[in-house]
Amino acid sequence: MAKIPLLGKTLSELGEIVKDLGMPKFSAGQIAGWLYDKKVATIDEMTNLSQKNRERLKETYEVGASSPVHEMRSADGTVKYLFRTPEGNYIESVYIPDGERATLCVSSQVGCKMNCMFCMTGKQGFSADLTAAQILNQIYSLPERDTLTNVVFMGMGEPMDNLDEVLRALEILTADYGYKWSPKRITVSTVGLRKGFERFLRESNCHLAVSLHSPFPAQRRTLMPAEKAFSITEMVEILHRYDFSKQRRLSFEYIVFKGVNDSLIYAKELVRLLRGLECRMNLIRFHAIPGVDLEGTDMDSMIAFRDYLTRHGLFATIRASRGEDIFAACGMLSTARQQAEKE
Ligand SMILES: C[S@@+](CC[C@H](N)C(=O)[O-])C[C@H]1O[C@@H](n2cnc3c(N)ncnc32)[C@H](O)[C@@H]1O
Ligand code: SF4
Repeated sequence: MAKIPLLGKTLSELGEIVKDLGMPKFSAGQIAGWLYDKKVATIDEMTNLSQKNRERLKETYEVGASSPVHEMRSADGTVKYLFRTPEGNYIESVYIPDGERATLCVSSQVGCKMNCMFCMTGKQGFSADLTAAQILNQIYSLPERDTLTNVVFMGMGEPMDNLDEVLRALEILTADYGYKWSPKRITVSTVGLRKGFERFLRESNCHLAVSLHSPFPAQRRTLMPAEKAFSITEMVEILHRYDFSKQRRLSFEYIVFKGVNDSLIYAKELVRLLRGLECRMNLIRFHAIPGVDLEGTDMDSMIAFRDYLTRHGLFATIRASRGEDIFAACGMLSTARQQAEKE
């Protein structure tokens, strides 16, 4: 029978495990230390547990870490890793070094249910939720794990659609018994789901990025079907009730599509919609995907758009596009691998 991973277990869950196995209560903290501080690969390395207890633990559990099965390196230093889950699904993580910073973009699901028009993962459809173990493994088993400064949930999947597991991973990354990271190092990106949105705001202190892409609900619905169930106007109303002026940051993601959402009326409406919110706007270049009739706007228009927003009180930046030579648009590598296996 397949063993259960210890990776991804919170301290209280480890407490239950050691209790069930008749091990001393304090072993939960010891196991957490071996996992999240020393990052061991096997239970045998947990040498302050007695030999008997290690054997007992090994009957049912394993550390559960697994290295990436494939990687693609970009000329700009970006590396895209492909991990295989025990069920045989493929997920992507993208490592993005940038001067002093090194950011990992992690996946929260295999595929996605949200079906955004411009997204390769959306086209792939939904296959499975990732467990906290599989989310954390992307960080745990990353070859560059010791250089990581930031994590963004901007890989495959919609984090709010798998919130229990995402919150479990966030707890482990930020807890004293876990990675001890400041929540300021972590950003969760979402299209916004009614179920989950406020829970995330209440239960986590990590930064929030909202994928906006159009300030007009009718148009946003055509780009992002999730708008039908939970409108951006309602989301903005809710966001006004939370404080983003201190440690926690709120940002909006906006892919600038040529002739679709890049003219002055869009910029004006964005300023109106977000007035009074402490936030910033990230303008994103569109990574073209096969079979989709959308095009990214040119750089001059993007700069003009950015400058209008910033002049009118909405601080905006243009996100550098990384790894274009390695299919960095999310979902492309795993889709290619799945296709290859089918052929
Ligand atoms: C892949 S999503 C994952 C997180 C979450 N599901 C969301 O949509 O915010 C991360 C970001 O990538 C953006 N994105 C998706 N497809 C893209 C593409 N083809 N080009 C540029 N950005 C894209 C999304 O809009 C979102 O802001
Ligand atoms: S953009 Fe995000 S929510 Fe939309 S399909 Fe892609 S992963 Fe899912």
